[in-house]
Amino acid sequence: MNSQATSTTVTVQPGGPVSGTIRPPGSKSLTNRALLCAAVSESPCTLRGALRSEDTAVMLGGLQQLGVDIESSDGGRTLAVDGSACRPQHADEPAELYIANSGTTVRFLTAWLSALGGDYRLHGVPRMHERPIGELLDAISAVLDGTIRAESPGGCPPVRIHSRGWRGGEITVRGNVSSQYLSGLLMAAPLAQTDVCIRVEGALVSQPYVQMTCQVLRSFGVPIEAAQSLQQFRIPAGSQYRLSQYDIEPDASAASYFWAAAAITAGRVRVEGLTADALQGDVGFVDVLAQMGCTVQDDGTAIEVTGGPLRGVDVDMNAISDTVQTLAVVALFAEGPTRVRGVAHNRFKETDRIADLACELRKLGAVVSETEDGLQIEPLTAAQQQTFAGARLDTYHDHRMAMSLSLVGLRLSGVQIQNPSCTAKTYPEYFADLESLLRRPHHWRTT
Ligand SMILES: O=C(O)C1=C[C@@H](OP(=O)(O)O)[C@@H](O)[C@H](O)C1
Ligand SMILES: C=C(OP(=O)(O)O)C(=O)O
Repeated sequence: MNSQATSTTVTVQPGGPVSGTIRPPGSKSLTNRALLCAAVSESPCTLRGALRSEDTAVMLGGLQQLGVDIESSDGGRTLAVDGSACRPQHADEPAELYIANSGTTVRFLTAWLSALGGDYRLHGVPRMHERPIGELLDAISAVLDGTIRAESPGGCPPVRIHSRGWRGGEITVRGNVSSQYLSGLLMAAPLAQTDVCIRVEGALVSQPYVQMTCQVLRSFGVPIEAAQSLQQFRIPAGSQYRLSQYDIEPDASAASYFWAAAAITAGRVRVEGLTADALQGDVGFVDVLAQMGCTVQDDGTAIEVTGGPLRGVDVDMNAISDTVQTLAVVALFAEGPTRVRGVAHNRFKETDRIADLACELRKLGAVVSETEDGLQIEPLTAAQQQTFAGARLDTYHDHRMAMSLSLVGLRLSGVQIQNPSCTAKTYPEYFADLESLLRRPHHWRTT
């Protein structure tokens, strides 16, 4: 499904402090890693708490095209994966895999399919064909028995793979644009004929996601060796994936919207199933809220955020870049400016999440300055908030733009969010869940 075509807007209306408890759906990142690992597990593996969304549907659909049997129950939250019939696809015409705008799916599947062997072409929506993947293809070429190339200018998908598998050996990869290249290589490496050693050249962004990859691999029994610096890895030849059940945490990036709702309304929101021990680095978003003046309580089963007077912060969000848009909305209602640094890689996501974010914040009246690797946001003054006359905000087919910007409506009347259904990428039920937390209807409008 392409969630880009719709003519609906949604408006969330202010209504005082937001208080309640919520459990967001399963983590996108864990679901897509676990699906891939389960597909090559020696015996069937059941995933519990999985996410059902566009990004996971394209991963799941790709695996099914290879013959992986996936039975879904409990509304898609339980997935019984049996990869025993999974076969490399060799034919005159390559197997066409549609990956929408899912970065995890295209980067993980590119590495994994090239290691499995076969003939494939991975293509997505127009924005996907502008998102870089060339450095991953260069890295794979070092161990590939076959050819791999990008079809769009600048080394972007579609990706064409013609492979007889990976020989194994030494791989060097760059990690300053996306950590997903490295995660993809790590998950593919057990399929190689000999040991695989991976070295990261230069800086590595989004490091918690690489730690997550290592933890998922270890849960599946793969004896990966990782240097503490996350610059060197070794995956021994003959490593087997083996696990019968894997439980997926709720999505921490999705949770950020509910914690932010508490922060900006002086409310209290408890997100169940996430604690500081979560595999997802984005739980660290609550530490930023604490720095801004919120009270954060972690009781070992949930994290609760209580909002209070907010102050601006200066923060490096390299490790938790998916929560930059959430923070930007909180910053509008703080005392003093907020500076976000270290997120140049946000320009390569569903949209340019620095320039386009700044553009939408300015439509609200905020003074925003953009830097190469982040932005500075001046909060809205009391006078600006009192005289606010409404705004119609674009979402750029970016689920996080829709989810974060909708929260402005909890404080200001008349904020229309265009194309809200783009949340389907990772959270189709977002507005319904927000509504249940608010215990009042938001307004849907067809324009
Ligand atoms: O590995 C993952 O699951 C992800 C890594 C991050 O991407 P980058 O490494 O490109 O920053 C993040 O933004 C994305 O939503 C999920
Ligand atoms: C950047 C994101 O996704 P991906 O890179 O997996 O498309 C995201 O979910 O915010």
